[in-house]
Amino acid sequence: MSLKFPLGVRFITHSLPCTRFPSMNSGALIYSFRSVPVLSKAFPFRLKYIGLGSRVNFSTRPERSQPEFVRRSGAGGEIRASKSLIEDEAELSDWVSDLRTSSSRGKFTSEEDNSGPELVRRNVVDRDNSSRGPRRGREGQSDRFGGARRGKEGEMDRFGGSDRRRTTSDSFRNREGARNGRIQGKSSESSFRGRNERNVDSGFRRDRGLENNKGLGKQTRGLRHEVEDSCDEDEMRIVSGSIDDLLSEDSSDEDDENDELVIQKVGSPKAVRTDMPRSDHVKTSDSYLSKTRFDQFPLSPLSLKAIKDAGFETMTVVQEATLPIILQGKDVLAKAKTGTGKTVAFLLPSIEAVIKSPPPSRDNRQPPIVVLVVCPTRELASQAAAEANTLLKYHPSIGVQVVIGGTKLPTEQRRMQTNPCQILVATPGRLKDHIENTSGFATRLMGVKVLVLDEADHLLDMGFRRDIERIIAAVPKQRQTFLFSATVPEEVRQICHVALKRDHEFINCVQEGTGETHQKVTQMYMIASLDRHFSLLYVLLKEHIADNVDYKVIIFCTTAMVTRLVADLLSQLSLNVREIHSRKPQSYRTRVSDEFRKSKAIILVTSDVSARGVDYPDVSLVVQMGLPSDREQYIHRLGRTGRKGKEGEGVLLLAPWEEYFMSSVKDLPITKSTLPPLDPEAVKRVQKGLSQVEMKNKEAAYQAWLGYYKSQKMIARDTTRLVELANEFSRSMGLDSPPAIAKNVLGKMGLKNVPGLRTK
Ligand SMILES: Nc1ncnc2c1ncn2[C@@H]1O[C@H](COP(=O)(O)OP(=O)(O)OP(=O)(O)O)[C@@H](O)[C@H]1O
Repeated sequence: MSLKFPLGVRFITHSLPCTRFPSMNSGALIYSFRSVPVLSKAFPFRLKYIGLGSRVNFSTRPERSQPEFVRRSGAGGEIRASKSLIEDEAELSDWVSDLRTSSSRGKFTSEEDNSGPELVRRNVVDRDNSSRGPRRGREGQSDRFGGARRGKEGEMDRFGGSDRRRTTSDSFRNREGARNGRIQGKSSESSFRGRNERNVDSGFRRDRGLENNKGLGKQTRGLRHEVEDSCDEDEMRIVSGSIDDLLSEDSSDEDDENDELVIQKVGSPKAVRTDMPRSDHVKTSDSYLSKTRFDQFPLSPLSLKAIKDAGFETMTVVQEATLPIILQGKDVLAKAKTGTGKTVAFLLPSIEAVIKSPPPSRDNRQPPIVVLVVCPTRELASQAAAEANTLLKYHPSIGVQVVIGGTKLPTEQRRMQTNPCQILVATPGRLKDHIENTSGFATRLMGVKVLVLDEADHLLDMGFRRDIERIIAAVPKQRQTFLFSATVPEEVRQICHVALKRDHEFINCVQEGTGETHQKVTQMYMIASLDRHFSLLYVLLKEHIADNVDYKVIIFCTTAMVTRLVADLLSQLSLNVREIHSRKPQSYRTRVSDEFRKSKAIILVTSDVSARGVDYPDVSLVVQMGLPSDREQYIHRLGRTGRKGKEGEGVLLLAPWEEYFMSSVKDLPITKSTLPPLDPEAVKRVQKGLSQVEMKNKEAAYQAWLGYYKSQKMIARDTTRLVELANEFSRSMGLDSPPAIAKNVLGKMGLKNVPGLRTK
């Protein structure tokens, strides 16, 4: 399929910053977009077989065939099929409206990437270096993509050396033998084809304009107009469909009144600007890091000092790619794998915007907000604010504040009054609350010069769109906007004009078709009947713990209540477990999150509130139990491991009737694993553990489970079957008969009179 870009496509030498500044330009080549089909035809699959383990060796000469970032302006390109959530939108919207009406303070919950340019770079270099002596020792990784080439050696090499950690996948993978690996490899390869044309051959590609708005109507239909709640991530539970969570009262709004979210800074102010960077084509390494130094850009020396203190030596690939464009004043949509430093990528230039703004007068107790960062979850917002404060260490006159759900609005109002800030990090629902209810807030927003949507695809998805539109309407049109995410589905690209100027740049640091997940993260999936899931989880964890002294595991569950159930069970099994989900008070969530960040030998069971953006270091294993809400969510969840170029493992545990999900991630290197043998002793222990879990938690988990799967179109279309499956889940919890559900709840779920349900 040839490419259609409305305007030009640029092929630029790999060292992006140099190409953006005339003084540095060492000969970037700009080709007509007409070249693209030709190049695409000539080298359609060039990257496919090239390994990650190769030495990176960039020529300083521009090379047309060296792919780098894929960058476009405006929209264009083919549109992927909309995901099922979008298709479910109208139906869900009705259902949720209904729920909202009768449950006035209902609670809503929702609830993962990995190597782009680095892949491209490695691949290019691999090609360049194929005859230049020894390759660095990770050939095994590349073999994972090589279908039949993958095998023992590749697997062993992946973790190289005798001191490597034994992995869960060492224990379980390929029990079905090499056949699986081959099949997987093959399907991965074939799925790379066709999808890749856009990225493979372009060094740096851009297209302008947003001509194609197809699908927009569908996208905007059924927005979450009924949400006035401040618990943002819970709002997305609408999409997940956890009826139980929807109907429950949130306790978390009431606590945390005294949480101090304003972060202190030290040092002296005064920003000094440096000159534009000089041309410096340094060879890059094969990591998520580039070789470009921060001081090659015109950043405040005080920011540079803070960066040094933070231990950041060179820029990550996404930082290197986006910073020069942003500093030129452009709007940017950036896609880069998880854990590759996107937060710093948008914060650094945002801080520059504050520095450039006139300082607020001393008597102005309500200075304008210059930078507004919107994040989908409270954890992420707090984390982004903490990162901002790291960068602002030597800018004491620049204040950062966080407004998120889980605190009383008046408390936040007071805090904002006493601690003026120029940078505000917020979750959408709470931000909207302030726009509507905090006096003077709307005026302060009129000072916004930079708007950032972190996890942009999620924020622009149906769950948040209405709030985002409201927020966008509240900030000036004359502003710079940055949209960042590890995943940018085509349907989101089609609607990003909601926030971005038409001439925005799309900077894609993920080489399409090489997968959006990190190559160092081993991915497996297991298919097992529901009645074996808890035992399998236990066995899996036991093996992982036995093999990894410093294990740090995250288990993702479908809903908050299922999360609670799994956490309860694992504590009964004497594992070192913590839980985070939307039904926990914010203070608890913050405390547990901090503890998990700092700890080793610990397991976190969580709903999707931890799926995106949260930066826990050294997570060794991510387990996903049950159907992820979509492909993107799978990637973001998985992205909690393998951050900053580290290794990690991911296991997706599905029931046979959930296996259809695998077609949506078939381009990712996920291997089907056979099931580990279930030791009868372990099964017995799990059964005993389940019998000790409180009945009310099982009831809540059952109802939530039913609600979640009711929102999954493929499963919910046969409601009788859905109930049968829910009852299977009930039995898996050790219940003889399924818990009874209130009639009105069943009515709202659209499950009235479905055989197999018990009502109360
Ligand atoms: N230039 C750098 N050098 C080293 N570490 C960095 C650099 N920039 C950011 N980091 C660190 O990398 C880690 C991951 O960054 P961050 O959380 O921003 O990733 P992300 O790309 O936003 O991931 P996700 O998609 O999961 O949100 C953080 O601990 C951050 O402090």
